[in-house]
Amino acid sequence: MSEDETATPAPAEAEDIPETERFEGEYPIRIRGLRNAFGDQVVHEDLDLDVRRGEILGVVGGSGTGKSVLMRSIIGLQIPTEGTIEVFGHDITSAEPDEVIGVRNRWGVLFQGGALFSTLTVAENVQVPLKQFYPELSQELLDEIARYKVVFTGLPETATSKYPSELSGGMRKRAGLARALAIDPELLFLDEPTAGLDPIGAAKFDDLTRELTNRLGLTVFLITHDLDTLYAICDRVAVLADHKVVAVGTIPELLESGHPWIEEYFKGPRARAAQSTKEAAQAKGTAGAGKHLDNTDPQGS
Ligand SMILES: Nc1ncnc2c1ncn2[C@@H]1O[C@H](COP(=O)(O)OP(=O)(O)OP(=O)(O)O)[C@@H](O)[C@H]1O
Repeated sequence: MSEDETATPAPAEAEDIPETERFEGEYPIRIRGLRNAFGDQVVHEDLDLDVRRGEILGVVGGSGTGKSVLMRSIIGLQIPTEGTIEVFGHDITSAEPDEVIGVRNRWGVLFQGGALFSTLTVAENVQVPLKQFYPELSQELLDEIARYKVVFTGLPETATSKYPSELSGGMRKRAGLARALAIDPELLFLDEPTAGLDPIGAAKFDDLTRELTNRLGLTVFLITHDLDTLYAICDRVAVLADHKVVAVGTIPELLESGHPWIEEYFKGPRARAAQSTKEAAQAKGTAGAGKHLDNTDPQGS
């Protein structure tokens, strides 16, 4: 287990989970010449992207530009028509099934809306990937790990026995995050994690993402429409337009690209408001500046 010592103490037997060697290369994800199409509709054409180890990469683009399809391609749920996608150095588009499993157990995914199984409790949801990849774990250990992950994402321990329908939207996101972190991934995919949250809940979730990323040494691929999230926690941002990644960099770097969508998106009134929020937070040394916050969320905000 890789959580640092300041976190809730890890379950005693958790070291029973076999360790995989951590990826030490510079780019956990490398995509070259990606093409995705549905019939005549081309979504991606000649798309290249490198994701750096340890960064939070925000992925933005207009509606329908293929952000979710890109994420699904990387995690093997969408077979591209052309191109290569290397994850931890393995080309998952041509890898043998065994090789793919060895890569899949090193990432976690928070789908839009949390995508929890409604008939399972939070603890049982968190245990789904554990049972899938580590079927040898005892029920006692599964319960302990689930409890640990739930508390780690700022939920009260009592949430473990609740069903998704008994949770607020913010709590469901945290439960989804607990499940995404269940197998101690190195790579985390977040698809619009703050969608549907009120601004306070969204800011808390951003801070939680930043804090966990720092603590666990994660690399994060984060699809979002939320300008506050981009300004507050993303190290770089990749912009999808015209079927490809038209620019990737820090927000000031993107602003130099001159691409019309980027100009409109990052120079509009909402972007200015997001930047002011970030500057105010930095001045106070609090939320949105990636500093430590109390992320516990008993109210589910
Ligand atoms: N399984 C599918 N079959 C056919 N078309 C699909 C499929 N999945 C996605 N598409 C199409 O691919 C395009 C890109 O979809 P995608 O969901 O990746 O967009 P997005 O950038 O994530 O959009 P949004 O920001 O609105 O969530 C859309 O036009 C969508 O209708």
